Amino acid sequence: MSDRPILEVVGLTKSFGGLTAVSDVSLTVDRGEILGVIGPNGAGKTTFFNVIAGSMPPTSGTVHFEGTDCTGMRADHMARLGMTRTFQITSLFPALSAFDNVRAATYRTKSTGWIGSIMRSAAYRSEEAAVSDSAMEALRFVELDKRAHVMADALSYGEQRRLEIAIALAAEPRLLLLDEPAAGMNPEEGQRLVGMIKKIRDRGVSILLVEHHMRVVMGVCDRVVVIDHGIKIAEGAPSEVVNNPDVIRVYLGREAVSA
Ligand SMILES: Nc1ncnc2c1ncn2[C@@H]1O[C@H](COP(=O)(O)OP(=O)(O)OP(=O)(O)O)[C@@H](O)[C@H]1O
Repeated sequence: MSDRPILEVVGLTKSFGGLTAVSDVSLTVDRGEILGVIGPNGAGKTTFFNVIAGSMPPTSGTVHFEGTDCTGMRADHMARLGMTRTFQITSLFPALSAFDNVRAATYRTKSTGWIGSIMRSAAYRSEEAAVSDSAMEALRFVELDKRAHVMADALSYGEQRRLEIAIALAAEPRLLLLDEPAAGMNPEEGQRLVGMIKKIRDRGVSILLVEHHMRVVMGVCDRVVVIDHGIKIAEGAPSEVVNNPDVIRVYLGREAVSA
């Protein structure tokens, strides 16, 4: 297997009219690594994440996944390549069960297409069985298998967030992009999430995590990139980053004060 980073972002810039939300940010995610991107409110984390994940095109810069240029590529195409994302705000179908939510999302990435589904061909039937298997496996992984047939809107908030991760995992990615997975979680749910993220990595999935919660980032990441006003101001191991004076000034100082 190649030593090349699984994700290479070079000189990423995103402007909205006169406002540059992300300015010339470069980073890499190594295979098997959990990389965190942090920054204070309005730093540009969500914009950075959305550009990488294919939700909006960059103004300039490139994104390569396993050496393939996927700059500006649609999220469903990226999923087929092996990179999937979660959403900060829930994107679930409320009136479908947890199981059907995972299945519905998986069809978008593993599909023989509409002709196969209309003809109910052998390929379609075996694909259906494979989709159901990977959906249940993903639910088991996030400890929701016993809640598989509960409607999404009847799940607790923490369970819904875990279901989002199951949806991304069911596509069997090699790189998982997590958008503020701990948002709105209580400390106990946050701890459970940390364990789950480590388990995902132990299965061989590399992870890019954009997160506001310092405890989650410090507890789970191998390396951290700090963004402020759209600019990368620091990068290193969590223990280095927490002692970086620029980081303390723009981010940790506020967190420490409010902790
Ligand atoms: N679609 C948009 N149009 C115009 N400005 C935008 C748009 N999206 C984001 N911005 C601006 O870009 C800057 C960065 O916003 P972004 O949401 O990426 O930051 P963030 O670090 O994710 O913040 P938070 O932690 O509060 O979610 C902000 O000034 C924001 O107002």
